Amino acid sequence: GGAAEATKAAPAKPAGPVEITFWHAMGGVNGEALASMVDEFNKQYDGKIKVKYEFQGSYDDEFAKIQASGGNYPCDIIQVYDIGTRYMIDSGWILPVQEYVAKDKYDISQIEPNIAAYYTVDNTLYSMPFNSSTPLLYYNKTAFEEAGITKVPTCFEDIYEIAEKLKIVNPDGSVKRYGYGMGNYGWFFEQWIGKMGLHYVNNNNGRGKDYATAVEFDKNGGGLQIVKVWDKILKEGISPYLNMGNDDAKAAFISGSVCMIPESTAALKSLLLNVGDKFEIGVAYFPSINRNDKGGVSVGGGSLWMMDTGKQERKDATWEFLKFMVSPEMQAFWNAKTGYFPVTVAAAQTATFKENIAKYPQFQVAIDQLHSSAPQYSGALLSVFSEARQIVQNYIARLANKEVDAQGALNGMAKDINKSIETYNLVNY
Ligand SMILES: O=P(O)(O)OC[C@H](O)CO
Repeated sequence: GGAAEATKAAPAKPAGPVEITFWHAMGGVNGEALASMVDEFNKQYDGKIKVKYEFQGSYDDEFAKIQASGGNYPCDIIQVYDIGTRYMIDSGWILPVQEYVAKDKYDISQIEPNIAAYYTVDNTLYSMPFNSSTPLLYYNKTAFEEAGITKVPTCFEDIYEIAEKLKIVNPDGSVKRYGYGMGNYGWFFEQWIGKMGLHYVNNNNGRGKDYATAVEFDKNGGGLQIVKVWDKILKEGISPYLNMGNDDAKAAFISGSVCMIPESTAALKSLLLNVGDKFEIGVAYFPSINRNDKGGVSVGGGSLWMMDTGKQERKDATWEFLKFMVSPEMQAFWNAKTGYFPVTVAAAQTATFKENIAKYPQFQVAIDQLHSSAPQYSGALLSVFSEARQIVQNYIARLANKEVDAQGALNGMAKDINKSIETYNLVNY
């Protein structure tokens, strides 16, 4: 009969679609946008590939899980934050996407050069850029206008001056509204080093011939200046309380009790949605520590890594998925729904992008800032970067608690991070 014959004649195909698992760390609005992109992929590849996405919590949580997996491949694709790059390369668990770029003759010039530069090590593109960000300064434009402030701050001197004008103190001395607020977030520390044109670690910021063996921010003067700014903000009551988390700072901004916050481009859409018409959101470049700092911001956010599972079919399917996620249409959608850059240059030509930017010019500021930052500020590579960020935050917290002074905090950071680099290098290199 026909059916039996057809079965016999059919090539040895798998029974169903190739299933691959995608670990990600996007919550809230950004998580919803990501989910709908994956759903769209699954629809287009119906019967051929099925991507199962699994939210793993924060970047830190997710990263700790993949570290703990010890190469057991719990997923085919993993989204990892910027600072996990060196670790992922060292792990031996991943396949550089460069292999597929070459095999598929994929035109890499489609990716924003600054963004590709971050994930390119030894002329090899290791992961697929996907959710790229930089830090910005968000401000309450309505409050600025009401206070007659027309200047947009570009450095901390400006911030101090403007914050003072925006601060409202109740008759009992308590503060009703702060001009500025800042979460204890090590990412900002990293970014300010770059903004000063300095390096976080030695050996060309970990991008030289040799691996980083120590931090450099304690020797180049950059770290101390940053810690001193943090210290001043605390001592002079410029920010509500120093040891608040980044999410607390965002909540305070949304409520109107803080008028300016540094935060990622990744928060743009969710801030716009949360603030609604309570006030107008202004967006400016990430402020520099000193007025004349001549550096740039570096690419933050995350990228997508292909795990080297040894399963050819699943790796091929992963590559199809990666290409889809960075296609111009998908990146325009992703940008408009989140605030992350479109990592693909051609996304700017899509109607989705053009309509969004016409409606919300704030999205353009982030893109301009990225373009005005040279790839040389593409940020440090450090195996223990995740731990290093935590150490920086620990000492900022201790500074807030007055357990250490600025110099003490800086010395502590450098000492603890150097120790952890040393231990890692001994074991791994
Ligand atoms: O909040 P994101 O995604 O912009 O990421 C910020 C930092 O780069 C994470 O390390």
